[in-house]
Amino acid sequence: MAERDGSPLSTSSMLSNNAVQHTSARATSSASPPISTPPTSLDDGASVMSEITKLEQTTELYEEASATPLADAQDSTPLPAHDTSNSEGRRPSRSSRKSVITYNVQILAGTAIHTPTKYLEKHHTNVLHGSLEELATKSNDTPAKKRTPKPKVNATGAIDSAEEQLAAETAQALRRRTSSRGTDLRKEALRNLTGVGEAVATSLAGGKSFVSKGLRRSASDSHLKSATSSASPSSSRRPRTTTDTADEDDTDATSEQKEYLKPKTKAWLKQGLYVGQHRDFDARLSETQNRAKKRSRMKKESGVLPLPMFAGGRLLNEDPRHVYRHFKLPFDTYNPLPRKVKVDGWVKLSKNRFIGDASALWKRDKQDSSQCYCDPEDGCGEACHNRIMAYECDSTNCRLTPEECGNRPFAELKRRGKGNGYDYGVEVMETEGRGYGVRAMRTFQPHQIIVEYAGEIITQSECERRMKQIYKKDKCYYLMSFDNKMIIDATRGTIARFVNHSCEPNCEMIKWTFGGEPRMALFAGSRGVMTGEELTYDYNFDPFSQKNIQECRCGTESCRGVLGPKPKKPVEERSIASAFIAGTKRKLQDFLGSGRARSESNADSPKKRKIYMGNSATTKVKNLDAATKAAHEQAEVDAAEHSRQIASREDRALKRSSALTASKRLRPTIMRRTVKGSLKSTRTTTVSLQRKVVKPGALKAVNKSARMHAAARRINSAMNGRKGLAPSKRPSTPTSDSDVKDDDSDEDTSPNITPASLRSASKDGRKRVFNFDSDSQATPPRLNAKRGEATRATAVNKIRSTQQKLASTPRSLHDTGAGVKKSFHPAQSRPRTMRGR
Ligand SMILES: C[S@@+](CC[C@H](N)C(=O)[O-])C[C@H]1O[C@@H](n2cnc3c(N)ncnc32)[C@H](O)[C@@H]1O
Repeated sequence: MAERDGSPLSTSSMLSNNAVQHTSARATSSASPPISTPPTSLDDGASVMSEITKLEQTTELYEEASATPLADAQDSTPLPAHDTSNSEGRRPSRSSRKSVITYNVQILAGTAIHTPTKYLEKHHTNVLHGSLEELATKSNDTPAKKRTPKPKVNATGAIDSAEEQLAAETAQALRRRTSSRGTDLRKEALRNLTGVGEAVATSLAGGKSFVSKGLRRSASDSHLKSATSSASPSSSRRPRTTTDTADEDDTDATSEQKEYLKPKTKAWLKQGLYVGQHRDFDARLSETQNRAKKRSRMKKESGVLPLPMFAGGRLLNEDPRHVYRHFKLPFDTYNPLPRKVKVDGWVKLSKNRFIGDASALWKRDKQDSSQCYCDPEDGCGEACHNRIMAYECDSTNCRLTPEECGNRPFAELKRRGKGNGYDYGVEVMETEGRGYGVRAMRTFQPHQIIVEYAGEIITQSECERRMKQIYKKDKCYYLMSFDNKMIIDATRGTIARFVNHSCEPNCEMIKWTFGGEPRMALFAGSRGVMTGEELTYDYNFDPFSQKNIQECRCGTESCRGVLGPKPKKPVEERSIASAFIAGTKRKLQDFLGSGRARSESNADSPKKRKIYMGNSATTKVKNLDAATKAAHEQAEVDAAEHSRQIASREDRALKRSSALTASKRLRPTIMRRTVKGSLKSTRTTTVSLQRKVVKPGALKAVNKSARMHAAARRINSAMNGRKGLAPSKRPSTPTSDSDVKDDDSDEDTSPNITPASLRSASKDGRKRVFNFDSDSQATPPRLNAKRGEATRATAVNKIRSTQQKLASTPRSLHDTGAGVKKSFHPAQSRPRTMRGR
């Protein structure tokens, strides 16, 4: 019925889909080359044909259909013209069936299953741009691949892009196909064709924006196409046209898509399955929890080197049982990376700067110099004269080369300052309750220089002004006593200003002379300094007034509780002169009959009391006598010890109140024995001398004063009628009634003293060993009143002259090492300053 239409196209349009397909399939199968497998369905038939073959067939069929007369078509069964077997009533051969006028819409539309995209593109181009005849011809002539691009007008560019879009969409549709894809695909292809046709029409109507959109869309649809026009396949196929210029306007928009277009690669593909997980990733926790854990740990970890605990939290003990033990570092480690602490308001100075009148008032002591004669072997070590005098060696005062000489601390400091932070070796830190502090970033040998204390050198009046006006409300002071009655104010100064006080310090602040100029510097103490230790020295702080006293928070065992002056050194550490004086004093006490020596000897070896055995009355009386005697002795010893303690307490109080002065005072509590065994006190004049010798020659002065002192005591004791002179030297006992008793003595206690006896006493008194046992003295000494008066007057005169001499002894004896010249000012004259050594 359909074949009766004259037009092949109308004929074909009247064919039902199935019929067309079926016919096509038969035709196809008859024309297919031997390599093809027999089709089991329409789709399969299509699948086995190569695209070129299909197109050839289509063209052939189309031509045949056009050429077939209508008469032939009137038969219900088409009779192929060239098939002779038909006349014999047999079933027409396959080749005869081939003459059926039909074509495959799928193939024409390029939506045939498994058709490669490249052919589809070509096919669509043909469909869009010409009739089916042209399509068939072109398809036969040239493969799409080899076609050379032709320059086209703008509209052609738009069509191109539309074609590309269509191709991509069709390919996508093909990929999405299901088992019922035949029908769906066809519908889709037809829809696409219609859609594209409309799109082209719209674009031709003048939509430049559409072209751009189309280009963009086509670019975004395919990852294979580059976003840039130069890289796009369409542009590579054709030369640049005016459309391209227009396209460049949209470069921005395209570049925006670059990011989007970039193919995303999964990090784990490159970096492994556990990428992004830190070493302690806990699989039981969520990602977020793990991240939070990591963050908290990162704060604590130091970033220098991974500590060995990461290599193994626990270690095997070396013992055979293989007991695990926790890893422990053998010593404290310190992270020496500099951690910069920023201090507000600190103006850094690297050397001293004179302020105001200080420069004019500064006097340089020309005499002040030192020279050493060390050998290269000694290397200016401990015995170097310059070192002892706290002078820096240089070419003028030392004959060694800088390499040989070991006494050039400031030169070393200068060298270290040019190096890195670790050479310099100190950094500011924050402390608890003491503000900033300084800690070591390296080790320092004992007595090695650490840092100079430099700042503004000001006069005392300027210091007072600053205290009243500028530092009135401050809690931290950076004032240090210096040379020439000047003060270093390190409010602007070196890092040494941050060094805190400690009652058990590890450093010392020492004045050193460098190139003839005094300098203050912090030196390591005798223990040296370890890396990470906080640097401290004893401020020997002078708070100036009670209200300025600050609490000390050094936290050491021997903390004094306040920032105050250094305590006096204990007796063992006193100078030779102090020891000498103490020794003399002790001897004097012995000489005077103090119970100390005795009590000590008694305490060490108590006298054993003899006990008589037996029950007789005589034995009991004897034992009672012995017990009474022992009790007496014990009472004596106790009383003497008590009085000694009181005396020494008074002595200390006196020393405190009148330091460095010789003073006379009465000691009412030195006990002596009466003949009868009762205890009596005598007033003894003693001279208290508290002195620490510093200067050469001072010792001589002290010796002299001590000798005078001893003489005075001997006279005094002789005057007071001390018993103890040997019987051979003892003066004869006066018998006159006119004898006058001494003020200080009781009736029996004063010895008779003659000038001769005095002389001999003063000469020999020191050597004597006195026996204080009352029983050994048969006759109590008595004092001749007149002679006693005269003798006393003489003795008093002597004592007075001795005191005057002592008072005139030089006072410049400070608590510094003997022989080392130190000249710090008296603390009382300055407000709240720290003092060096
Ligand atoms: C020379 S500054 C030391 C640096 C000071 N910590 C700072 O933050 O600038 C002296 C001041 O530090 C404080 N200081 C130093 N050592 C101290 C200690 N052991 N106890 C309490 N305060 C101390 C006192 O306030 C003192 O006046």
